[in-house]
Amino acid sequence: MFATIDPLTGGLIWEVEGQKEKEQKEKNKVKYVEIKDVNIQFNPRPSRLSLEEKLKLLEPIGEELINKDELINLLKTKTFPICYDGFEPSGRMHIAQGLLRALNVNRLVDAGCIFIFWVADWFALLNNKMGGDLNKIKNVGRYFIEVWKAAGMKMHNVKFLWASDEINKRPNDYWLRVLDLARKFNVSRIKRCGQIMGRNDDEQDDKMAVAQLFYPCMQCNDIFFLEADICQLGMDQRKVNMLAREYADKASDAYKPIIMSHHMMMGLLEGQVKMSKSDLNSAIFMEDSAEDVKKKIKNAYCPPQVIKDNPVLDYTKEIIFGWRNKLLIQRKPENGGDKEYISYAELEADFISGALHPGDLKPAVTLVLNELIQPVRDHFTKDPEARALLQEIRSYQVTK
Ligand SMILES: N[C@@H](Cc1ccc(O)cc1)C(=O)O
Repeated sequence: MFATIDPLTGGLIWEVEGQKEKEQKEKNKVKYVEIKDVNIQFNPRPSRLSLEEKLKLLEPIGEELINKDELINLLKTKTFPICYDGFEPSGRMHIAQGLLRALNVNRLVDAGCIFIFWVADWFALLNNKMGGDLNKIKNVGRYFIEVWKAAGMKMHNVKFLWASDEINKRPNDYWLRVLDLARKFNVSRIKRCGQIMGRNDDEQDDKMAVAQLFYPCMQCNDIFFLEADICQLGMDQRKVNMLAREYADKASDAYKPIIMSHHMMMGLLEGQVKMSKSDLNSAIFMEDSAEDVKKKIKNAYCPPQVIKDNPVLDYTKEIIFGWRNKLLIQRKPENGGDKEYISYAELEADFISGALHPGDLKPAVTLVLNELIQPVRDHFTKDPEARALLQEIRSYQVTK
């Protein structure tokens, strides 16, 4: 028998807890796994590149850039421009978030930027992730950081800030502007940001939680709170970044951030416009085995000579030629023999003409993807802390 305090009356409530319930409770307890603070590696280095070289390096990141003149001006005037991206820690990490994110961070770091990762733990809570369990959310956040570290992200210019910590350190700075944002925009404008939380804009009011109105106001405020010069988030987050620029027209103490939105990588199967954690068939995960990757690429949509909406070409362009400057296609002599491509354009031209067949491209892509993921697999096998963390988050059995 045990007692808890009734929050309403303050009286004691007596309950009987059986052995089974006790065991279940013990099982559900979220473990805190000790991990070294990754921010100790933070030791910013300026870039030695010229303005032209920096622009060339950054060009492939932005599917949309608002705008180029402002970016040029920033790179000319600031040694360490501040870029930011935020993420809700939940579920598993796919290669778009793992490999493409790391690649783009490295490009920005090489151009002298400081990259702030906003670990959006409170946002995940607002958005009902991980059953609303903040401890689980935090562990998933720590897992994501471990993945990026192992994937080769250049941590010397990268800082991880936890929303829950930073907001509590400077609550006035944070909340006053959130309130101001809430005063300056109407409900329909905020509702138009639904996509940033993975929601439809046309959700009915009685189906919508008030949290869905809080969230965009908070995310918009993050930009100013972190003093970000560049919002370097995915295309799916562009609406709230545009809101920040609109806000700058309304508030005298706000500036217009530069928006550099990266491409959303396609899902594996036909018609999947974006790789999504909630659609397990659409994604290659950073914890997939070499065999899984092989199977997934083998089954991926990749009709001969068709480049439109072809995910295998998308990965080749964005990831393979991003991380490597060449790709070797190994073929039997009767199929044309081996060929090494040193640019994506050259490979695409051969694919269109039919000189390069999907059956030969797929194994080459599989090989490189597996090479890129292998250090992550090794880290989670060899490092005891990382291994314990992975075991812990696997116990949540999350699919989303
Ligand atoms: N909305 C982002 C997470 C995020 C939260 C707050 C931010 O300031 C930025 C990004 C997502 O869905 O992943």
